[in-house]
Amino acid sequence: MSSATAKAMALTAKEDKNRSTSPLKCCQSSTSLTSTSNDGEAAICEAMTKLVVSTNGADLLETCNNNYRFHTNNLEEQMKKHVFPKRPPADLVFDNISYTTCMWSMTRFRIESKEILHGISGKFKSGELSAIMGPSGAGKTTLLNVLAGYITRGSSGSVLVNETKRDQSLRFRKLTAYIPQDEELRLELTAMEAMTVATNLKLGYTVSQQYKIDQATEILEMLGLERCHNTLTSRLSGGQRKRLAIALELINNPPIIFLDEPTTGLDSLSCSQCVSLLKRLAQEGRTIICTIHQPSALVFEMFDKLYALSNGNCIYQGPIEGLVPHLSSVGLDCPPYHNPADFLMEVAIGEHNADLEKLSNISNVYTLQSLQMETKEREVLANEYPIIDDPTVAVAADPIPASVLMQFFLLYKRNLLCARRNYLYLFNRLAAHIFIGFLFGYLYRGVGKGANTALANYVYLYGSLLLIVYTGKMSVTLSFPLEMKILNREHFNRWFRLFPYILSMVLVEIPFQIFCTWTYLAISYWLTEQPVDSLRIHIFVLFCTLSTLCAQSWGYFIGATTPIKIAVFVGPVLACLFSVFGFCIRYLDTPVIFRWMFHISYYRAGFHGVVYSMYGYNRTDLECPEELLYCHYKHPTKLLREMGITDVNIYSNISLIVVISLVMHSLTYISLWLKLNKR
Ligand SMILES: Nc1ncnc2c1ncn2[C@@H]1O[C@H](COP(=O)(O)OP(=O)(O)OP(=O)(O)O)[C@@H](O)[C@H]1O
Repeated sequence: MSSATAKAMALTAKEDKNRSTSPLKCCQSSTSLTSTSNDGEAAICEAMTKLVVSTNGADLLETCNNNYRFHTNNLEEQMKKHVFPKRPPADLVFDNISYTTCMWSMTRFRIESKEILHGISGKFKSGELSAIMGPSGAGKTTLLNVLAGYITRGSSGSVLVNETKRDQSLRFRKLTAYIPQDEELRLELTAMEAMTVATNLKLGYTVSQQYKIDQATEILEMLGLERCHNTLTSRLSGGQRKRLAIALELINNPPIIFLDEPTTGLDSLSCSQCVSLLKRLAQEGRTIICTIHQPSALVFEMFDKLYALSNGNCIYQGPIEGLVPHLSSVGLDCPPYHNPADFLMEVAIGEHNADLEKLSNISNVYTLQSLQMETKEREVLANEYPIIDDPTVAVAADPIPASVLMQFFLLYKRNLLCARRNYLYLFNRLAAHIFIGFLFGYLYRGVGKGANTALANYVYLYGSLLLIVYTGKMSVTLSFPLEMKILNREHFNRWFRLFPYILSMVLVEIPFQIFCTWTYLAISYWLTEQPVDSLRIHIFVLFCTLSTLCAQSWGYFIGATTPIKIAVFVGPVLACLFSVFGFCIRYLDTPVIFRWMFHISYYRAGFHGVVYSMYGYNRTDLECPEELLYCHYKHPTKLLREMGITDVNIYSNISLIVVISLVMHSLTYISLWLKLNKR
């Protein structure tokens, strides 16, 4: 064990002993409450019972108390069963943190900057459950994001982890887990499946499968989700989903956990359960920091430390039990039977004639003094208790995650499972291809063989290619916008690298799109009576398949780079635009300044390949009905000549489509990488 670790542990132990009085003095008038949270709870319940008894609500409240105690005790018992390997404690100190955003002002037509956090400092210690509180818009989420490293652009100041400056390196990211407010989870997986994938990804294959199963089972049990193993995430309640989101991040046992509003949307019981779970995790030596909105007095008391914000300034930081006396010392007395958390909110928005500037200045002085005191205390401790490495204290090493190849297999399996559970979507896609195959086949029936229907066949070929280009592109355009929140969380919490993620996604989608395309082609090709010639069929299918996959690569790129509202129309607009060149307009008729589009249009390359496969390669004369005296396109080369498709180089067309597909996939990767890494 390193000396810094041992010092930090010694300091934490000392601080634990000093944990003090209940924050709810104001609720109790002059009655003083004892120090621990359980005693505090008992006292609150007692006080509330007295209050409600006087209004004839005793029975109701007693039942409520018993329910609450039953559930929280149950949860605590479950948690006590599971003990994580000990990780070194990690204290977080931040100094002079400012955050400024730049936005385009629609009214002033210029970029305007806005400072959201104004040089705030503080400390969050291991073993403590800390709350960042403040009114809406005070900057809670922003502070949490800056501390977690979730946003870095626009922020200044320093964040130290165990006295070492935190950067974006993996070394520091390994210490933290971040759970955003909208705990986006994969709804198609059951709780246990989600845990299994996360366990395999995070713990890799250096530990036994049995260990991972035990770990996943125990964490679920610890979080009160043992009955939800086989429940689909989509069917979990809000509170259960929050707990599952926490469970997923507990697998690699990070010493610092950031949670953005973990109690939002929960009823009071789930809220208490969630906070008591966090408390217990903190008591095991972790640093738990969460933003929270107006907690009940009961929940508020469970926190160890409070960091209160108002308009991006800190107005109080310190133990929860110190809040009321502190406010009282500046003339802000919390009324009897008033929730101190509510009182703090009122103060933070300037009610009770609160002087926020004064509070902020006092807090700054306090922060400075407490940091100085701690440095001294640390020095004294180091002299009093010389640091000796204790071999009996096992400090768990960082788990070794799955290799990139294994990440790919695990993600591929997960995507396949999700796709299988989403069978209605897949069925609809396939059904649409079958339906349109029959519709087009019926509308253009028999056009493939006749000389008099060559133009109709030309339109059928164009329409078919346009259809599979559209379906290929649009089926994936929304995949990233809808996935982005989950991807952000999982990637930020180091579940996997980006490359295996994208590869697994693309390789699940490609076979299905090919299957849909071939189904459509088989039906419509047969009904339109195209030539039954193996070479032609192979080239025709090859160009159609390459075109739909190239469109898919465009779809991924558009989805990864544009907001959802723009993505849904950019895809079709681009498909239409590129389809014009080669079908509606010939190369020679195209204005010179637009001819480059001819060369880069994968649609043009695909379409020319498809038409050539039908009418090129020395196809014999087309059938001309006896009743007609003249068939203009009896010789297939005539159609090719008139459409400007005579000198088609199949290989260069194939190369163009393949190169464009690879370029678009690479651009998708780069843009996603930038989004995920340059925050
Ligand atoms: N990227 C951004 N661009 C512009 N303004 C921003 C941006 N991010 C945050 N803000 C502004 O900063 C302020 C603080 O936002 P933040 O989300 O941190 O508040 P909060 O205290 O978490 O609020 P809530 O409790 O309502 O979630 C808000 O006024 C918000 O509009």
